[in-house]
Amino acid sequence: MEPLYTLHNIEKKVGENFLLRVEKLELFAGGLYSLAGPNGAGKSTLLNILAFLTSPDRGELFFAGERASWTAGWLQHKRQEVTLVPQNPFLFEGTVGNNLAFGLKVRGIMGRRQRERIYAALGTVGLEGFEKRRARGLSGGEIQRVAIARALALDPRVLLLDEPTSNIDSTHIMRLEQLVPELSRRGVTVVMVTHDQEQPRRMGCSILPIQGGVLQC
Ligand SMILES: Nc1ncnc2c1ncn2[C@@H]1O[C@H](COP(=O)(O)OP(=O)(O)OP(=O)(O)O)[C@@H](O)[C@H]1O
Repeated sequence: MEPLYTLHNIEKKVGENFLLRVEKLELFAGGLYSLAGPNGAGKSTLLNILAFLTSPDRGELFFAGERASWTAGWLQHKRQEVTLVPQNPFLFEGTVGNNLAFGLKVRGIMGRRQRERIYAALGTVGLEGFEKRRARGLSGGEIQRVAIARALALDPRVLLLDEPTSNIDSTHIMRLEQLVPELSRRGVTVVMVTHDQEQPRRMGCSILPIQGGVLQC
């Protein structure tokens, strides 16, 4: 099987002192991966490259057999296939439903289909009935779960999760630990960052160790 992502000799300088280096990385469709490393290792930087939000300074990235060109047209298309849930997700003012609807509208999903997707995604993260709640009044854990629901509603080909359970209570962590492997079984490629050393094992993730900006595989 051909990899979904292939990275070769990638380098990305961040600030004055940090250099991310990925000699070779292959990620396969439906794979479940955990990026593991200490604070400042470069995990979020690598996720941003995989999400096509940051372009590398050097090296090559292939996605679905196509070389990333990083041009505006290419990015617009590819960013619709990949969804990143950042460490500190931003919800805009308005309702939870509005927040979930935004990306669906961009993809032309409107009306009943849109409502069904929003309903299902909120249900998946245990936030049934939250559509009309104001986003600004939510707790940290609820914000994180809305952000995950917002990503799920888009039905992405690749889901990138940056510490998705850092604010979530144990009941909902268990739920997410069941959901994410299920998504990968359905063919979604998932890369997640976690500081819980046991979580990748519980979820059956392949570990991608990273230290001092260097991916060790
Ligand atoms: N905007 C920036 N300007 C300067 N340095 C930055 C910037 N963003 C990140 N860095 C530095 O780049 C390095 C890698 O950061 P990154 O966020 O990728 O690490 P991480 O492994 O995700 O860390 P954490 O586990 O703390 O979230 C860190 O040393 C960080 O201080």
